[in-house]
Amino acid sequence: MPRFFNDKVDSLELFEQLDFKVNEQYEQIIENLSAQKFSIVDEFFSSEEVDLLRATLLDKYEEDRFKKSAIGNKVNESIEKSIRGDFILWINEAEQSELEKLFFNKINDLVAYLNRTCFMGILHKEFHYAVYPEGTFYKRHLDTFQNDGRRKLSIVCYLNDECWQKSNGGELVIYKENETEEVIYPLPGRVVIFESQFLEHEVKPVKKDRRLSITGWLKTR
Ligand SMILES: O=C(O)CCC(=O)C(=O)O
Ligand SMILES: [Fe+2]
Repeated sequence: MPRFFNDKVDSLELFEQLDFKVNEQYEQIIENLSAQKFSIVDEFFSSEEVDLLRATLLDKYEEDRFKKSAIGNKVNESIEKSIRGDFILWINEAEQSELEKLFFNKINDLVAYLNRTCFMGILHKEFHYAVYPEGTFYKRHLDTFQNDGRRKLSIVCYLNDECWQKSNGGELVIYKENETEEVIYPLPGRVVIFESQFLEHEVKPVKKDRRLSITGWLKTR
């Protein structure tokens, strides 16, 4: 992407140019997204952060604040157990706890980088906690299958603990453009980012324990 300099560049813009620091992790995400429309990032969240986020999720879950997930979006929902069986709680941005702020600071930093370097035009986001109890799954789908074409990137952050085994199931399977499958285990600290409009995916049945995550979407106007 060529950068044009002219004498209209004011000192603030110039300062921003100089201030810009290349972030290797974000560059890797951008490279993956442009090559294959998804990126798997391990240790996006530290194990301390994952422990704290998991504890927060479980507190809210024990308080019975989660509800049966639905098909569609926030506005247009219908419950369909044969398609998905997880329980979710939307995170209200206006009432964030300190920890949720820390979570969103990390997400916002990535968004700012994407907007700045790739002109992605991300203006909104929505995130929810998710619990998949044993036996639940989410059948193959596209995240924009209903009326939300503004969803550009899907982000899933896994909050399982260190004891999570592959044999617990609950893999995320992404159907790549050549129809081969990418099988992704929901390991703690791992974040998966993919293009919501293009990649179908599914969550395989959880065979043991419960599968914990935060899922969200970065949206254009
Ligand atoms: O939890 C995952 O790995 C994916 C969840 C998902 O596909 C969704 O909530 O739309
Ligand atoms: Fe999805």
